[in-house]
Amino acid sequence: MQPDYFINTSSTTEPIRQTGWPSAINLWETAHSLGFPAALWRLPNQQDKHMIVSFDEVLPRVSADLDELPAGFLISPFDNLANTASTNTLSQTALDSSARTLFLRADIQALFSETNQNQSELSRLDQTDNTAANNASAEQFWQTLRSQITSQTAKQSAQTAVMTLPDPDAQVEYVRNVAVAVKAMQRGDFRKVVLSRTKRVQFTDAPNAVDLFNKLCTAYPTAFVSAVSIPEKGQIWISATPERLVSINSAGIFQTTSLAGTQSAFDPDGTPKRPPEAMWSQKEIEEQALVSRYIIECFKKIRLREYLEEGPKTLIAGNLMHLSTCFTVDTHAVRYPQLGTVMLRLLHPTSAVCGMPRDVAFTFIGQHETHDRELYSGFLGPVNINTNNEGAESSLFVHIRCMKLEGKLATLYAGAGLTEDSVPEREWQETEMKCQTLLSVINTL
Ligand SMILES: C=C(O[C@@H]1C=C(C(=O)O)C=C[C@H]1O)C(=O)O
Repeated sequence: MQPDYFINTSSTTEPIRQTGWPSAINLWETAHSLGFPAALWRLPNQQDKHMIVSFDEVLPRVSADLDELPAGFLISPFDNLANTASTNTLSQTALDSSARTLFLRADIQALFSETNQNQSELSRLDQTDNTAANNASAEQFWQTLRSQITSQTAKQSAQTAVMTLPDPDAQVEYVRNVAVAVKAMQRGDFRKVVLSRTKRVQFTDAPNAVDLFNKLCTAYPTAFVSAVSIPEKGQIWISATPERLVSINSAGIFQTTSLAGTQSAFDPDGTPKRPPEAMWSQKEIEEQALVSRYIIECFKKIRLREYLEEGPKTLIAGNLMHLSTCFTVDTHAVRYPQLGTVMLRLLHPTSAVCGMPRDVAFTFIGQHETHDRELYSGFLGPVNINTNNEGAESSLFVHIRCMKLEGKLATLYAGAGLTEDSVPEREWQETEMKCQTLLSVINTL
């Protein structure tokens, strides 16, 4: 059966009808070959997959102002204090010279919906802006896309072998840093810090990002799964994160979650554990309570009392389980339309990825981690996207369970929340389990 297409019928998009409907790979490869940034994502518990392409070869750095930005996709580094500096006053313009959040404007927007055969098919393709400034890029895009479709040059998922690059000092170094952090917390310097590490993986052939994205969507239906191509950096970031940072739906409902505490979702014999029967230690309960307290402190700063708090509950995140508390606010009822932007600035980086007190933990991370976190433990997601004509929605997630892909080399990132009760070896094991979320799927490519 022919699906119900909503293809924009402007003169630029019309010729696509004659060549056939593009696949996600066609669109992705077209953007890639032209040096245009692109983002592909699937929201938790949804089937629809979304893609946008931006014509900005160098992405604008913006302050994450959900009330000012047009439709697009935000991706922020961990180190983004510009995002948090001005907490109560919203800047008049989203563009800010000190800002570090990258913004992919949705110049081309595509929606892929699930068919009866469990496949995703294009059901909508729009060029969002027909202004003269965009027309040259748009024409270039549609032309390249047409030849992509007709010549079938889209790379099919080539078989690729994977090898973890040995890093003999990584474990010793991480364990040593954890021990230093534990001592500092026992002295009372701070209460919690999240220390992270990397793991590098070499492919024999550059993996197909769309293929990996699709596999992650299947493996982790409750995660926010994304692939973001940033040509100016020569990077593609791929993730399957369980952690919602800020979302505002079309009815004005704001949500954020506190997520912490980690254990395997399987018994040692491989049987899946039942979430309600999960046992949590005092250390993990406290660690997660600190994240919840941090969120409540942010509400207090803006004198907001009318929030609904649900949890903590055990949440399954692929191969892992976490403790999670969900906070909900009806922004219409409290007459606070900018709550999403204000909370985003107050929350990032939460103590799920940084620590408590935040600034002391941030400094400790800078002094002890030997890698640059870059976009790991920042935040990312669609902003002001109107999919079904129901109104614009924004959904930002904490950028964890992620990797940076540079050609044939992938760098995976994982961190663990530490308190004064942490056992260094166990924290290392936790980061190994977190790397498995992506590795187990990478190994099926
Ligand atoms: C920092 C990460 O995860 C965070 C830390 C957790 C923990 O310390 O238990 C659990 C979930 C996340 O909030 C990561 O996956 O890299």
